[in-house]
Amino acid sequence: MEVRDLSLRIGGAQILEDISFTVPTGQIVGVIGPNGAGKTTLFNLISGVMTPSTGSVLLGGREVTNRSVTQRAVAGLGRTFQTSSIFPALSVEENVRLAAQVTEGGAISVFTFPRRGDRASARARELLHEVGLGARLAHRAGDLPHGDKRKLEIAMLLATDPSVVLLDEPMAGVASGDVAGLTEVIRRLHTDYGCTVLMVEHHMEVLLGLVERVAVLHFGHLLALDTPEAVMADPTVQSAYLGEPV
Ligand SMILES: Nc1ncnc2c1ncn2[C@@H]1O[C@H](COP(=O)(O)OP(=O)(O)OP(=O)(O)O)[C@@H](O)[C@H]1O
Repeated sequence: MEVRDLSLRIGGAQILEDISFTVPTGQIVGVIGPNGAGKTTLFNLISGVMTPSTGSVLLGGREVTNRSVTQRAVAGLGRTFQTSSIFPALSVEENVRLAAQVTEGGAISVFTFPRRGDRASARARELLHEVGLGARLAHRAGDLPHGDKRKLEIAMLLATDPSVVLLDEPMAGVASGDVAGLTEVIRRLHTDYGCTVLMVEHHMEVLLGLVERVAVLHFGHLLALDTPEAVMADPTVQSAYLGEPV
């Protein structure tokens, strides 16, 4: 996944300016920056929710800048959002089955009853076991604790067979007791499923333990892109992101 000279101007405001970086296939890269730095906007540009003023987005070496969200999803891009995107009234299994139906190429319908043998249901159950929700298949999704909702979203994402995954603050609102389990699920996106991962995360301990490199955004600029150790030791990052040298 690559972005080249990506800029977004809205009215008189320069939201992002000349952002260029590459996430090599199979790598996991974090994005940090103070509130309002442009992290979610960057994800919106990469996923096609917003169109850049200038610059380009490439997936697997192919330019997708003018492609729709759906076309990018078909090209292998998956995304989770800061706020939950599950169907709360449906069961855990039904949520993943709907996502799997997209990949299986069949009609997407909550009105078809899951049958033991159908491929989308089998895939849903398999993925839910993988993310540790195997015992909660019949639970109403809206009743799950926050950490389990995030795991459910990751199972839904995996059901679409993504090659590049954008995770927007996966630890937001997750109880401290659930952080380790969810961290492991994210690690496996990368190690077991070979996904290329770009993740925004404010929980620094989690982020620095997971990622190979960190991109630092500050007022719409890319301030640094380096290993977690180098980024944390960078005085410019310290003063910009943490307020003062530590
Ligand atoms: N559609 C829009 N119109 C005008 N300004 C916008 C728009 N979208 C975002 N912004 C502004 O762009 C800046 C970057 O916002 P963005 O949500 O990307 O930041 P962020 O780094 O994700 O912040 P947070 O950590 O709080 O989620 C902010 O100043 C925001 O107010």
